[in-house]
Amino acid sequence: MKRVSLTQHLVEEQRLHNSIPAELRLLIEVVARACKTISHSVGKGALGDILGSADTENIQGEVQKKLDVISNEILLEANEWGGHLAAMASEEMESIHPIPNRYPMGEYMLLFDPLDGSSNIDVNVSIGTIFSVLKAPEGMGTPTEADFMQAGSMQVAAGYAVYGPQTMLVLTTGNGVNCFTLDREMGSWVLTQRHMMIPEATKEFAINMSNQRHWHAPVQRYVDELLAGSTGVRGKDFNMRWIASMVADVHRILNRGGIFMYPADTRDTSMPGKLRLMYEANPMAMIVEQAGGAATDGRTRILDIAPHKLHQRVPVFLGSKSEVERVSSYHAE
Ligand SMILES: O=P(O)(O)OC[C@H]1O[C@](O)(COP(=O)(O)O)[C@@H](O)[C@@H]1O
Ligand SMILES: [Mg+2]
Ligand SMILES: [Mg+2]
Repeated sequence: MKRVSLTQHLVEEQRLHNSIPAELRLLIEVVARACKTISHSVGKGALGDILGSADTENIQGEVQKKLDVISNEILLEANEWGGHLAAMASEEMESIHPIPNRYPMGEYMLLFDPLDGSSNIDVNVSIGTIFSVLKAPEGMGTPTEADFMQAGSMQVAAGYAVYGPQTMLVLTTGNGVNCFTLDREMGSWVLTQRHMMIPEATKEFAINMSNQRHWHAPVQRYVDELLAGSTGVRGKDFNMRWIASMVADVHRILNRGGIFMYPADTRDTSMPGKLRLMYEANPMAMIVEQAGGAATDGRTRILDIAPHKLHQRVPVFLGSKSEVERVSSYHAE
């Protein structure tokens, strides 16, 4: 097999689709390099003093793990110097991070969930990094949070790295989804899957069942029908998987189909769901749609949601199109 590196692939995509200017390519390469550094830290585990709590809280009131903080710093440092950026925003930081002393101002804005699946860090289960790239608005002055308030459909690139048995980078710039595997000996990203497409036929669903008693009626109905299997209206049995790292659950769905759900529930109406629109739902929705799947909040296409704040949360239903359409139709009834 001819080895195609990340850089070669991006240059080729620019030639074919004219969708990756050199500045965007460099930005993606810097993010990929930062993910490589995070992957090295993850691989060290206890030997690298990366496990356990940092004894601090992020803006969402969640206790930060050491690796949440380390990954955030790695991404900030790499992109402050390397990318063509005007500003960054992170799940782990209260407010945006404008790039200091940059003239002319960079033309992109980067958002990230530096470490996704934090509860899995200390138990050696797959975790990841999720990122999203927006264009800086024309004529932007000093970057503000308002500049980031763009719908997901405005993303020019989105991706995630998954730190599992293999480290992989899954990327879209709007012309399909491609997957790169980190060659740990050579330190390079090698293209290993072109044009990933989510299989339509599925018998798998992913949801945290421990929240069942709190769900709203449409989700209760949809999951009840899945659980009834061949004895119910679906006429076939379904299997369940829940890794509790969105990157790992989405990666499985990209490869073998299925639906991922993190619904809103009856507990706290000020907190619609757990996942964050800007750092988790939007980039994953772009990837899933580019792979032929669908992503909604139950009523609205995720990529059409107009954000009103940086750390906004949304319910998420994504994966194989017909399943997402079915659960969305139950919300409409
Ligand atoms: O622990 P729960 O409620 O099952 O939630 C799991 C979900 O939370 C997340 O870990 C949230 O991401 P963070 O680790 O970035 O906060 C998702 O990756 C995952 O799907
Ligand atoms: Mg996350
Ligand atoms: Mg996180």
